[in-house]
Amino acid sequence: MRVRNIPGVEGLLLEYSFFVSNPCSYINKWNDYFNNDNKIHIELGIGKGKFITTLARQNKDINYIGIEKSKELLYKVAKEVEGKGFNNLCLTNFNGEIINEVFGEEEIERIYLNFSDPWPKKRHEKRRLTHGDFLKKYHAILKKGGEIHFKTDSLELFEFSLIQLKNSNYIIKSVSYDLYKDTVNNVSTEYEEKFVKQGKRINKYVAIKP
Ligand SMILES: C[S@@+](CC[C@H](N)C(=O)[O-])C[C@H]1O[C@@H](n2cnc3c(N)ncnc32)[C@H](O)[C@@H]1O
Repeated sequence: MRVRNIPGVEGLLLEYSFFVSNPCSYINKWNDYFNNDNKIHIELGIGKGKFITTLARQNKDINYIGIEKSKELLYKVAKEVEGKGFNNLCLTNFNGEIINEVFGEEEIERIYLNFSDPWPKKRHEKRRLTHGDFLKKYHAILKKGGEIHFKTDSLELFEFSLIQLKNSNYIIKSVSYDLYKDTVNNVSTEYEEKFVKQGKRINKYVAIKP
């Protein structure tokens, strides 16, 4: 997703109380951040944020952390979130590569990966957020029984991701090659809405850390 550079965006983000500028300092202390013992769900690559803000509105007893590597996109989401009175949502800016520096062992209950960049070239496959190297990182931060929920329109990425999953230490809970046929309860994302309008099928897996 291309977004125009916003001068001083870092400073603009700092104005928002729900923006966490120093995520590494909360490692093993995210429940203290939220001041409760509720489960923590994260989304890596929130884009324009519709998915995570919808879930945070629907599920007040779950803490949500929205992660996005683009400060510009995060600023757009922050403007939307401001004044909505969310106590269970924060936004933070880092590259998923360092996820193990931000979250401690077994700190997280669920990870959402929605329409992650497909990185179609073979030489870039390690950048795919569903690559085995990322799955290992997620494994460390997930609680036992914790889940990864992954959606994509890209069949190539989906099949690659399923192979990565089968070679990793997870149990596959569900697989759909046509989410809109198989499920009624689905919260959509901005990318998803675009792809569905184009008539594309949506793929989804749910994997469990045993
Ligand atoms: C294709 S967009 C999808 C956005 C949103 N999830 C949706 O479905 O509408 C992928 C998003 O993930 C973010 N992203 C990609 N790689 C990332 C990484 N390694 N760490 C954090 N965010 C990342 C991108 O900046 C972009 O906003």
